[in-house]
Amino acid sequence: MSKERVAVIVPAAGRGERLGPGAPKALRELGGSPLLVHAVRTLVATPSVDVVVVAAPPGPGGVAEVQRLLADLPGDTRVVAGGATRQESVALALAALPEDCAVVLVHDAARALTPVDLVEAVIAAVRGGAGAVVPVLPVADTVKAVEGDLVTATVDRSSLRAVQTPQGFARDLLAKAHAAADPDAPATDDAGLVEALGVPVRTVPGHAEAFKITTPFDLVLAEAVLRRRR
Ligand SMILES: Nc1ccn([C@@H]2O[C@H](COP(=O)(O)OP(=O)(O)OP(=O)(O)O)[C@@H](O)[C@H]2O)c(=O)n1
Ligand SMILES: C[C@](O)(CO)[C@H](O)COP(=O)(O)O
Repeated sequence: MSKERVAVIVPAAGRGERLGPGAPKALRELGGSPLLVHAVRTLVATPSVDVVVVAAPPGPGGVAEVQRLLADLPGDTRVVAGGATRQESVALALAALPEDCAVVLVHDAARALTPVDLVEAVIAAVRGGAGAVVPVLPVADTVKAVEGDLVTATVDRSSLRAVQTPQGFARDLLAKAHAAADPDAPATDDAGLVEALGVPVRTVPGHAEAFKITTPFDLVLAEAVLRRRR
């Protein structure tokens, strides 16, 4: 593949239960802007990205609120209503992509501080011929299997990787993977759906700052990363 147009889907419809009570996570503030705005700002500043499609929190006002938040950003940004699971949110955005985008990335709004270089690296790997690409990091801790409060085994972590987003795909492959997916047993990531088809998924090195803001501590960490950047 060489210069196909690139769309990025940003699922942003999650509630953020692990972050605690409040607005949907993508709309919570980090350094004065919602997490989603940080994430989309990076995407529209990525030279190889042509279109961004956000899956907004479902329910009254979700789409309009996200459209308002993104109105001042440059580039082609579009908004659809998200679904009950991440997989459903991605599928709804996939159905709304412009016809002419042959490369599709799927990126979490919750990975608000992901650097442009990582987005470009994923796009380059897909354009270079990989059907599916995930950024990965080695697992830093020793990993144990447990039953209740008892350790049953120490897992060999040499072949384990923690997986980030954006994940990149040839559009036809991602569409096929979603068409084959079971909505009642949703996958936690899109590459998982491609794996289920038996198609290889390639890895590229991830980035520490592409971490997912999941818990209140992650938000503290994100504030620190942002302060250092500014
Ligand atoms: N129904 C859903 C659930 C999740 N997401 C999005 O998927 C990304 C990764 O999900 P996660 O970080 O787990 O977010 P939440 O589901 O919001 O978190 P929690 O499980 O703590 O509620 C987030 O950007 C989230 O908004 C989505 O678009 N639609
Ligand atoms: C897509 C993802 O961010 C890759 O690490 C992750 O799988 C989302 O999972 P979660 O269970 O919704 O946090």
